[in-house]
Amino acid sequence: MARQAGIGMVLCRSFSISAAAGNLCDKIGFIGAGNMAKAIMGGMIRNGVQRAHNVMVYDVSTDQMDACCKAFPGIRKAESLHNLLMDADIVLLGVKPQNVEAVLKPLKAEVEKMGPLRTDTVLASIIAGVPLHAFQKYTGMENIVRAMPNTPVTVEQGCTVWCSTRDLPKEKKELISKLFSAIGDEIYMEDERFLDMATAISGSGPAYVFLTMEAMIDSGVHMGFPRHIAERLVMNTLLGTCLYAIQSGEHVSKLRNDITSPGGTTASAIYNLEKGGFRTTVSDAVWAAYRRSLELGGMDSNVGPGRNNTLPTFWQKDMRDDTA
Ligand SMILES: O=C(O)[C@@H]1CCC=N1
Repeated sequence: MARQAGIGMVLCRSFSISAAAGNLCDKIGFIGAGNMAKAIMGGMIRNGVQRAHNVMVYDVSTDQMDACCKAFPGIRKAESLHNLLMDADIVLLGVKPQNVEAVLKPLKAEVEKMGPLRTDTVLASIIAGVPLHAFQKYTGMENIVRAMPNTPVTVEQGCTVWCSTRDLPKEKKELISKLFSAIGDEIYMEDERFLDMATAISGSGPAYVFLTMEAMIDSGVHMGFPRHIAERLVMNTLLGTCLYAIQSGEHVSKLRNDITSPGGTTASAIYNLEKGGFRTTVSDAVWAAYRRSLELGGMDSNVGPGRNNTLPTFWQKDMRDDTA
């Protein structure tokens, strides 16, 4: 029931956002002006969670910064990393994992030069794999948030899983929650270890769905459909199926069985998918993403089916949802 209530929130978002809206007041500084940063900025500004003039951006690429300022009139370009760190109450770190070193080093140098940042500044990272303690070590800051959004945040239908350092004040948690709820569903997990798992499911998940879409569209074209019709069929099928699953509240297996008539077309298709190892292929892919996220964070990643540790070592009874 809790699961359905949580999922239902995505659907009701557009209704609840306006009620929950209200300017954060705290100034937000974005380090990195890439797609995810722009998506978060856009959702926040459009939904009135933050006013453009309270948003600033810093990127090593002036072109990226200019594009951002053009897309969201009113936001400010930070003259330097130093200025952004001095001014922002929430610093959102949104660079690609491969650029993390290039950002953390100057950040560390700035902090060393300036002395510790204001103690109430929150550093919120959306970088895959990098753990909370790494940011604490680099910046000496206490208030750190680690979040994993996904690309549907661009259309305010994302799913952001996040955690924080233990002593992040309640009012800061509420601010962060408001920020992420402007771009879709947001789920706070107290235990950071769920972040690597979320990265494998919801963070990378849209790519698995896009690949499935490509395969279905190409099959439609192979059978003879014009591509634009095949795309329309596939996209509406995926969209409708998700909404149906959410709104019906039924277990997805039941909904699948409902379409699978004796001796019918769906049964033939399912037989072939299972013969091709569909479920274990998907499962192996998710485990591979999970291992990669652990690796990026410098953790033991020898986990998963057929590995030394078939389950993560931290997996304890208290983390299991036996009702699932
Ligand atoms: O693959 C990546 O680097 C990121 C992490 C989550 C989605 N994409």
